[in-house]
Amino acid sequence: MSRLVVVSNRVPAPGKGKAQAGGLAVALQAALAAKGGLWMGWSGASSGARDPGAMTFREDGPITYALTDLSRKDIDEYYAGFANSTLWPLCHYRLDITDYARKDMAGYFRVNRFFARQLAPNLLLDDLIWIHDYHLIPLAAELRQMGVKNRIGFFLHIPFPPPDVFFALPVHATILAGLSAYDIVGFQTRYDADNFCSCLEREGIGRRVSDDWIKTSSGHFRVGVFPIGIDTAGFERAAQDAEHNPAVRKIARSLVDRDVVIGVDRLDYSKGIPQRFQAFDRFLRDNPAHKGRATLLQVTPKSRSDVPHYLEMQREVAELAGRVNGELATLDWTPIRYVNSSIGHSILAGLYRIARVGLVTPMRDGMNLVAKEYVAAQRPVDPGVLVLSRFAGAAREMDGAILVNPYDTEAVSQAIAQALTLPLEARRERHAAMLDHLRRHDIGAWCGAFLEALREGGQPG
Ligand SMILES: O=P(O)(O)OC[C@H]1O[C@H](O[C@H]2O[C@H](CO)[C@@H](O)[C@H](O)[C@H]2O)[C@H](O)[C@@H](O)[C@@H]1O
Ligand SMILES: O=c1ccn([C@@H]2O[C@H](COP(=O)(O)OP(=O)(O)O)[C@@H](O)[C@H]2O)c(=O)[nH]1
Repeated sequence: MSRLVVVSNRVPAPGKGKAQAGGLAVALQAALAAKGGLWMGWSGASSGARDPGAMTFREDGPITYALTDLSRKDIDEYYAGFANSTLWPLCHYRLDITDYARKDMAGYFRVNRFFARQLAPNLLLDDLIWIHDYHLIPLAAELRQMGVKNRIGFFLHIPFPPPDVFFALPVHATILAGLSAYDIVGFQTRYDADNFCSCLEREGIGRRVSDDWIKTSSGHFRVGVFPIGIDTAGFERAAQDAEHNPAVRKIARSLVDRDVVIGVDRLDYSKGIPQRFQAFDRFLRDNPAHKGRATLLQVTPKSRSDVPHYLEMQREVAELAGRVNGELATLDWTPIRYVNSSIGHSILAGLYRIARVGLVTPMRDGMNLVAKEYVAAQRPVDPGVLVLSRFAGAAREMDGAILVNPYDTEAVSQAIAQALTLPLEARRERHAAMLDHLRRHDIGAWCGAFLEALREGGQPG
């Protein structure tokens, strides 16, 4: 059987368990733990002004980690710059804050070339190569130029916007050509795949010859929809175990008699945290019976603090939580408990379980694993209710959720009220359908479906 080689910008520190914020690392950790293989990526560390140097290898169970540092300049231009100040806002439909600098774009291509040079000598002839996310789009083209003939797949974890948004990127054609160098390109939803195909067609780079095949001037490649899942069984178990976890019990005691509404997100403007606080504020004002009873527990680890918009957000969100609490709190009740630290899954699962509502309201999100984790963590006999943004990829699958438009403060406020008063039978019915889906479409199924498509290839229809 061929070896699996996964490449992603973000790689969790080997041996540190699952206390990570960020769905990609959580999901790939679960996928690779089952299949084993080589996982290459950035160590998360800076080599300072020096060149990054050679990769270091570390074995941890079935996974071999191949990690590389990046120089300060690389991190600024490739990660904070082109990846997270250009591609991320662009793909989350935020043209108003999409910055573009040629220097960053050059840094992005330079780091991709560097990754290719590091990876190529470590490849075996029949390795299956699976590259992840917007940081590494040009990697296949770089590897091909170096003579690598292996099958190479790509999965985009974030949304792919429609042509009129994507074409605002000055180098959009180069990025599209980069994606066309893969054997298969996977997306979270059919909408994302369709947007990508429309971009190719409008730019004259490729023509869709069937639902999932694209013809370009140099051949064919495949496009597929592979909605990412979670380790459903693992999460169900973690949530059951958490009932006996002293740390979770202590938090539960501190919330006794409160109706907990939970939000869990990296501190990212795409997650709609200020809009959520406004909706919760509105809910409390419009539903005075819930004052003194409902508490929003918002777990929000800081993220990408090197990027100016993220720093600004840290202040904005903290101020907003302070304002709502200042205006509404009483001596024995705080409406919003806002926590900036990252919480490990064993405790997080317990927090989901004590929450009567999972409030997941991103303005735009590739998938949103938190929505799925919340559902998996519920007690089937007395489950909580998921309130979910229609703009999260997860909304295409979680049909037992109350779907909301996060731009509509009143609608979100009403959805919270509806969720908190939904009768038991309706809650059970909604939850059972979603849990069944999550069990059938877990992380193993996602990984298996993508790798089968990558391995098999197939023929253009
Ligand atoms: O690596 P960071 O810069 O710290 O950011 C964390 C990850 O954020 C994004 O996650 C996406 O992938 C999830 C799993 O498929 C998906 O559910 C979510 O909607 C996406 O936003 C990003 O795409 C990853 O590359 C980052 O590692
Ligand atoms: O304190 C935290 C906050 C988040 N997460 C995890 O980070 C991931 C977030 O993934 P999601 O797809 O929701 O969003 P992303 O951050 O990848 O955009 C989920 O697995 C969460 O359980 C975590 O482990 N601890």
